[in-house]
Amino acid sequence: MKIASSMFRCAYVVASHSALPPVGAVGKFLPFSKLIAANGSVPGRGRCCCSRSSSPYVVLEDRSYGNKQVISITPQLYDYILSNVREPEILRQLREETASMHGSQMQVSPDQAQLLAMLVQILGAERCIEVGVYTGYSSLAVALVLPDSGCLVACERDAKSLEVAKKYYELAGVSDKVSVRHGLASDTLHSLILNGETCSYDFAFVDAEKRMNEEYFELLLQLVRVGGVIVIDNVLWHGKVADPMVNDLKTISIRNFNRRLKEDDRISTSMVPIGDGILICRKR
Ligand SMILES: C[S@@+](CC[C@H](N)C(=O)[O-])C[C@H]1O[C@@H](n2cnc3c(N)ncnc32)[C@H](O)[C@@H]1O
Repeated sequence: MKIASSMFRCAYVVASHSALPPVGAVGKFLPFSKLIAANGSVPGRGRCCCSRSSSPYVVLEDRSYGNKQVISITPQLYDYILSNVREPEILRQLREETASMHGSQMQVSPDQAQLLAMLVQILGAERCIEVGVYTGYSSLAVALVLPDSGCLVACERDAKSLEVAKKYYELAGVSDKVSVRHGLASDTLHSLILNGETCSYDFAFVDAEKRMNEEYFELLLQLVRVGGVIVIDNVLWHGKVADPMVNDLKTISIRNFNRRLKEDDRISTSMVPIGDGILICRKR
């Protein structure tokens, strides 16, 4: 159950867009060595400030929020959060095997995986979809909490990482619950719709090509039932969405997607600053 939290030291806040990771980096964390400032402030901009440079909170300057203090996660605080995650042993093994693989920064963090599993349990979900499996960390976290009658459609285009995921589904004894779909996720989602499976899913998690989010979301909205939940990952995109100086295509697309979903009457939403930010959408 114990997490080697030092492996997860990360830079959570950066001081300027010039310190951000390269455009196209899809990582969940920045290495600790790239930490620029963990004080929650973006110099010269914004409505937030921090009372002390190393304080783990920011104070909203906008008086209409009543000087509200909100938490800003420092590396020390994030270590503490990780030390409080109950990570199943099989997930720990998968995480450690993935750590040496190309793209390992893509996998969701243990605290994120725990939240996904919690949402699935709160929903009493039986039928789930994941778009973007990689080596299977988030999908295994979901599959582990599904009932025996449950199923997870796991969409991934990369055969090599899918082999690792399948190995761990077997080791964890959940392979009967996981329907692995190798190929483009949009093709799989279209085929589920053509197969008459609209409104039959309880939960979906989207964590693949960010510029395809709009399409995945529209297809998944057809596939989940009323009251079902779609979770989108990386909606804060290393903070770049909030920085008007950053205008690469991926950032713009995530920013526009977030704005559109805020105005979408078909869902209720909650943006949660966990990992790289998730958007929880409940179908009305
Ligand atoms: C961020 S990773 C997923 C991480 C995973 N959720 C986890 O926690 O380990 C994104 C994955 O989406 C896959 N992907 C990207 N575009 C895709 C597409 N069009 N169809 C299927 N999979 C895709 C990539 O191959 C990659 O493995």
